[in-house]
This record gives sequence, structure tokens and C-alpha cells, in this order.
Amino acid sequence: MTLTAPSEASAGPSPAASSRDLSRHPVALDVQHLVKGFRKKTGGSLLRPQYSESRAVDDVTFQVRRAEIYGVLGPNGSGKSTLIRAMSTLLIPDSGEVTVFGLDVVRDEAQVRRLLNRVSVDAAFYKKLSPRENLLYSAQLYGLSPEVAEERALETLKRLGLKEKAFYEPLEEMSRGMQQKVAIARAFLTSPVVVLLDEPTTGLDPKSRRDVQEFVLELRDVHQATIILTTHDMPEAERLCDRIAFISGGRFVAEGTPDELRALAGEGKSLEDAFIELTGEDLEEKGEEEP
Ligand SMILES: Nc1ncnc2c1ncn2[C@@H]1O[C@H](COP(=O)(O)OP(=O)(O)OP(=O)(O)O)[C@@H](O)[C@H]1O
Repeated sequence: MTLTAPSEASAGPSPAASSRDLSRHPVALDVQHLVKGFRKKTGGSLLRPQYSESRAVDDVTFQVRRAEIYGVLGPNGSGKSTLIRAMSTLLIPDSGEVTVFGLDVVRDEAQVRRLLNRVSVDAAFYKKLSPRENLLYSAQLYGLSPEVAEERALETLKRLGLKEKAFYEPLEEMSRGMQQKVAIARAFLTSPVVVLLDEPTTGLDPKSRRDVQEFVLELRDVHQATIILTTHDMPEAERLCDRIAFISGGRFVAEGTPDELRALAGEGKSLEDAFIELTGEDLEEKGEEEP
């Protein structure tokens, strides 16, 4: 798999997250004062409905450098998916700006889509068709040749631990974990240099979770991909992320390396302690159950 960023040569494998100095890497993703709200019906009558506006993402600013894994950690409803959707050109921000290697996600949408792709648990597929058929269909939409697409998809799926036989079986007969791997393979058909992973391991069994996590680390270390991932899972965030932002009520309440965030809570404290202290919320209570 070849991932190429604009005017960037590939560097070698990266050291462990804790010792990585990314300060000389270019900024891959720049989010400035992003706001996205939704109108919700709060009452009134059929003819005169009443609405209130609530901000799912409320003035969020951050930057992610090339070959960095940046985690957004927050409970259900804190705005993680909305943030990912706004960064991936699926939602138009109410205000603020998102740029990918200097390209604006709204103004330069077509160019941004060539650089960035998103994987989400709600990925839509033709469930009666096989991964192969689904991926070849997507490849056609992306303008890729079927041969290149098939080779790339098989390579990703094997790397993710999916048996080749499953490539030809209907998707509806597959577990959620297997379908998630197909969604990841689809996102990688376009060899994106910026990857948005919306809860990539939620609901997966431990083996599939590990397969996906190792793939994410490999993307960064071997292919220099820039990865933004959302999660409820503290150990996952600690294992994968160079830096983490805590999100609560649509706002970033803290940002830093796992060590920096732990230090904010005091000596000997865990990342979870830091999360509770800084957000006033308990991730475990509100997050999804482990499978
Ligand atoms: N299309 C929509 N219309 C109206 N409200 C929405 C819409 N999408 C999200 N919201 C609201 O925005 C807020 C943030 O939702 P979002 O899905 O971004 O949170 P999340 O952190 O990704 O949650 P989860 O962990 O459950 O996926 C919630 O209050 C949600 O109800």
C-alpha cells in the first residue's frame, strides 16, 4: 500500500509514541473554532413547532501533524461523530474552518476527498453481496481500476486477519467485527493520507480489536498516515494515541500526550482519573459495554 502526502517524502518507521517528536512534521489537519449545531424539536404544536438549537461541536480548535495518531475521547453524545463528520466533508460546519494539508474541506471538497477517508461503525454496504462485490462497486465510484482495487482490498483484509474465503461470502453472514474490517478495507482503497476512524473497535471481540489496533499503528509507522480516532476506550487511547483530547458537551476540555493528561490529575493518577477530574463525567458509565 502506498500513501503519499502532497510534497512529502516518506520517513522511516517511527519510534514509540511516548518518545516521538512530531514538531518538525507538517500540519496535516487544522481545525479552527469549529461549530456545528442541530435544531431539535422541543414542543409546540403541529402547526407551530418549537425548536431549540444545541451545539454538538462547540468551538473546537486543534491541529494534527503528519504521522500522528490523535485520539478524541468522550462519552456518548459528547460530539465525537459530529466532529468526524464535519472534518470529512459530510457535514457543513456552521462556523469555523477545517483544512487538510492547506485545503479547505468545504471549498476544496473534491481535492480533500482524495486525501482523506473516514471509517465508521455505521458503514453502509449491500449486505447480500460479498466484500469483493461491495469493494469493487466502491472502487468504481472512486474511479479505481478493478484489478488495483481487488489487490489493495485483499491485502488490507488479510493484514486485518480476515480469511480470504470471507472475501467471497455475503456480508450479511459476517460478524460485526468482520464487517468493520471490510469498512476499513473500503476506506483504504483510495490510499488516504489522513484517516478518520470513528470508534474503529467498538463492539469488536478482543482478537479483532487487536488486529485493528495493530493495523492503525502500522499505518502510522510504515505509511506515515495521519490518524484521528474517536473512542470510549481508555486503554485503546493510551496504546494508540500520540496525543488525546477529552471532549465533553461538544467542547475540548483538555489536550495532551497521555503522560501530560495523567499529570494534570496529579501524581500516580490514571488517564481515567484525569478524564473524570477534567470533564466531571465517568466514561465507563456512559460509554458502551465491552463485548
Ligand atoms: N443529525 C442529527 N440531528 C440532530 N441532532 C444530532 C444529529 N447528530 C447528532 N446529534 C446530536 O448531537 C450530539 C452529539 O452527537 P454525536 O453523535 O456527535 O456524539 P458522539 O460523541 O459521537 O456519541 P456516541 O459515542 O454515542 O457515538 C448529541 O446530542 C446528538 O443527539
